[in-house]
Amino acid sequence: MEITLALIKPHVVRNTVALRHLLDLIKDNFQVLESKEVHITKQLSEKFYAEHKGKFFYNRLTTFMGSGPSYALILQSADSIAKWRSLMGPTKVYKAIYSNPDCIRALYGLSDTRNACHGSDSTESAMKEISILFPEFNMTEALNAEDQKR
Ligand SMILES: Nc1ncnc2c1ncn2[C@@H]1O[C@H](COP(=O)(O)OP(=O)(O)OP(=O)(O)O)[C@@H](O)[C@H]1O
Repeated sequence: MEITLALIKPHVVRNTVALRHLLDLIKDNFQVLESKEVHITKQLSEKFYAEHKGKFFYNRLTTFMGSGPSYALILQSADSIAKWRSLMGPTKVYKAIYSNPDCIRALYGLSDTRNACHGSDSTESAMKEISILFPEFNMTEALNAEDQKR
């Protein structure tokens, strides 16, 4: 089993029908260990997206993320990182619509920045991102609980 961080971006959280659809999809595919609405302030967003500092879209991205509440989830399943990224589809929305019209970004993405959702791209990123958005989450305890089930 693997843990990942999923984030539903502000314009989708404002769309209650879309949000309900995504939460149902998530529950069908993952065990949800934690979830909460979280306002990713510009300051928090600069920490979360630190690796993109200096890129042309950085200011646009951090401002957009601060525009309203997001919805963050810690998900667990076999291959959760690849599975959630596959459900999201390509980062770029035009590519998502063209190559994978049923994916989340094709359905709810508005632009390359407002691309509906985020997912960790590795275990290291998941640990880092979870510690930023869920500082109270006890990763060691979650992993030990998983070990004991084996
Ligand atoms: N060319 C771009 N133009 C505008 N925004 C972009 C562009 N590339 C990335 N972004 C924004 O920055 C975020 C992080 O970019 P990254 O390259 O890490 O994408 P990703 O790993 O596919 O997506 P995510 O990290 O959100 O899962 C993207 O989700 C998107 O909102």
